Amino acid sequence: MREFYYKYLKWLGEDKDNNREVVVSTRIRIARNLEDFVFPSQLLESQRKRILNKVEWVYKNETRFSEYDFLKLEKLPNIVLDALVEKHLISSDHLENIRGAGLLVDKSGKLSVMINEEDHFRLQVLSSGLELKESWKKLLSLEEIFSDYFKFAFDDKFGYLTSCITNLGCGVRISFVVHLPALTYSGKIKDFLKKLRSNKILIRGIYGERSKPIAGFYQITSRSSLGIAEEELIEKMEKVARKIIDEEVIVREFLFREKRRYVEDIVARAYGILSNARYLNSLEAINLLSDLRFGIYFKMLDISMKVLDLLMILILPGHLQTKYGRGMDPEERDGVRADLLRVFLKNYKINQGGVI
Ligand SMILES: Nc1ncnc2c1ncn2[C@@H]1O[C@H](COP(=O)(O)OP(=O)(O)OP(=O)(O)O)[C@@H](O)[C@H]1O
Repeated sequence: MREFYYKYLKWLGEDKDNNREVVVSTRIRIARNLEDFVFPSQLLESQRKRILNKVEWVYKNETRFSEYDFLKLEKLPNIVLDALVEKHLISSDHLENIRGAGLLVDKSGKLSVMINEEDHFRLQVLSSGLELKESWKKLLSLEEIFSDYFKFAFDDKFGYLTSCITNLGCGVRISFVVHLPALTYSGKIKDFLKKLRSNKILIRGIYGERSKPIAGFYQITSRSSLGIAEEELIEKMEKVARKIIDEEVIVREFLFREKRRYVEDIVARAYGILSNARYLNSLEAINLLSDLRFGIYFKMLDISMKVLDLLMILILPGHLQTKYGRGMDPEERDGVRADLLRVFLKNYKINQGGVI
């Protein structure tokens, strides 16, 4: 179980990744279904297992999957399942019926396929920062392998058939997790999100549908894939991301120029609590790490953005429990979370910041 602590997190990339100060991560996913089966929610357990076993067979026989792992969800302990949700590799919906559900994932966590979630296959690519074109190519190669073995349900009028109508057509959804502390602290966020939200864009929490935005982190998602070609969607979402980055950066620079003490106070308080607290729950820790992330942008702390983003996952409940290889009650988790962050911050000092 312990090996799952650090596993599948290499996709978090490098500090220099495109605009990662604002766009924490980019996800593109494709929904595909099999011609000969009804959608997963209507499948018998035996049919779900038939699909899963066929993917397992392909995994074992296909050299292009030599750098992948294949996991049957029902064989995994609950703690590991929680950690996989925290790693963004499976969704909470996927856990609602783990019998005959699976995950195919490359060792870096970048490319993966959820099997028998809402659709038979959900193929996804994750990248840190704003990264669409290269990711799209990688995702297409993964889809190509699948199409060598499976026949997808396709209709001339509606495109790829999916269990939810919003995914008909190309079946592609693009989403960004963005970090917007300046818009949030300046009070501009409500109006900004109102303008952004439209019939084309959805705003969700970091963990997708039904999760709530926290600590200035939002998931910005394309709404429907019907009637739009993949390349057009990529271009549109790239523009949306650029607009968000521009707006957030303008306000960050304004705050640092005009209200520097206010910014320093936010970051220094977060640092003070994180480097002294003995108990921290996940929500409080994420809020404080969000403030540190804000400070890293202003060079007030010499912590790598990549390491900060990694920490935001490693301190979550599923991860802490995989690290220790056992279940822990919330109080114990809050204690080890505080210890982990306190020890980590011992190596870093806060300074006045400077060059943006
Ligand atoms: N940009 C992103 N970076 C990292 N993880 C992401 C990103 N966008 C979405 N996710 C993850 O993908 C999972 C699915 O998210 P979400 O429910 O929004 O997606 P979906 O594929 O559109 O599903 P549905 O069609 O059911 O709405 C979530 O667990 C979330 O953690």
